[in-house]
Amino acid sequence: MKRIHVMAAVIRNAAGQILIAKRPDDAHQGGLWEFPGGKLETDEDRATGLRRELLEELGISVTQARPLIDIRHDYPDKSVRLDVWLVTGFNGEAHGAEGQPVCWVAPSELGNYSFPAANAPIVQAAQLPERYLITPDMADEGALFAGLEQTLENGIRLVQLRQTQLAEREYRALTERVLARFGERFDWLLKGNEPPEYPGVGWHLTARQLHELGSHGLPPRSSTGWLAASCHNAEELSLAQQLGVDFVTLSPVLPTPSHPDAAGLGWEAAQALIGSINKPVYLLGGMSPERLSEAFDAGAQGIAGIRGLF
Ligand SMILES: Nc1nc2c([nH]c(=O)n2[C@H]2C[C@H](O)[C@@H](COP(=O)(O)OP(=O)(O)OP(=O)(O)O)O2)c(=O)[nH]1
Ligand SMILES: [Mg+2]
Repeated sequence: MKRIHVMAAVIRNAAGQILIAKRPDDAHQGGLWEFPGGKLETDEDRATGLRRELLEELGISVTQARPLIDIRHDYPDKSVRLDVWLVTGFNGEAHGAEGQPVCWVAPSELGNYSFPAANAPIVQAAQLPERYLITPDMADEGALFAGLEQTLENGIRLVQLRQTQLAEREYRALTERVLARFGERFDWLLKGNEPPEYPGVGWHLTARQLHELGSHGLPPRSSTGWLAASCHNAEELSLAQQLGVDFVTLSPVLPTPSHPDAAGLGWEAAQALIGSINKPVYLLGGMSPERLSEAFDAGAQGIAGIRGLF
């Protein structure tokens, strides 16, 4: 079946809300909510196709957009590539120019709407930020807390609590203190052999856990937090996708001080690997905020980092 290339938009307004529209009942995947957009025309470039669709469907002129996530999905009757961009600037008042209902919703409310099956990773990408901080190992807890206060001021919201120097018991004790002080202010992901039981706190799996769980499946999780995994190659990405994680890190993209002997995948290989799965991917290894636009061009959700973000 020939794959149809669809340009679609996660449109975010100044209040942080996202625009969704309802597909006509008689359309493919009719009656479900969607991110506005439509088929790319022959010989049309992606940005032009996106602009044309949003003008036709919503009456807005896009002034700022960049790639967000690129999905390939096979419906029984249709194969689509959903080439989704994040639109953060536009002129005009968005309205259903083809008579379709539209509404602005908070990212956390997207889960209350029914979307086509292909859209699950788009909803996750719309809810996830551009930067994912992994805490550096720090023996000095005061310095770790001061660093976290600083990263809050820098606008970072998603954090993995990693402290490889701590034994499991010490890590658990530190977790209690970190959550008591910062619990509400960040979206946390924890490491460990068991899924965290704190409400809303996520779990970040190592590549080794991915291989182990691959044959058993996930243990039951009581928490609704994010589920993520560390991946380094195509096999691990595909394991992560099969297990149903929400997002992954892919590393190392560039050589880093912490792994000076690892060559790094390089941008081209990273881009090809990102294209092989339907999940938001944070690039890790040698990343800093100056690399964000390269990461977006490679199809990534954004960057993850230890020293580069702390
Ligand atoms: N725009 C959009 N399409 C989606 C989403 N999710 C999803 O599976 N699709 C599928 C449904 C359709 O098969 C295809 C989009 O085609 P479309 O019907 O919007 O195409 P179009 O706007 O160009 O309209 P037309 O040519 O049919 O008049 O992609 C989504 O979130 N947004
Ligand atoms: Mg359309």
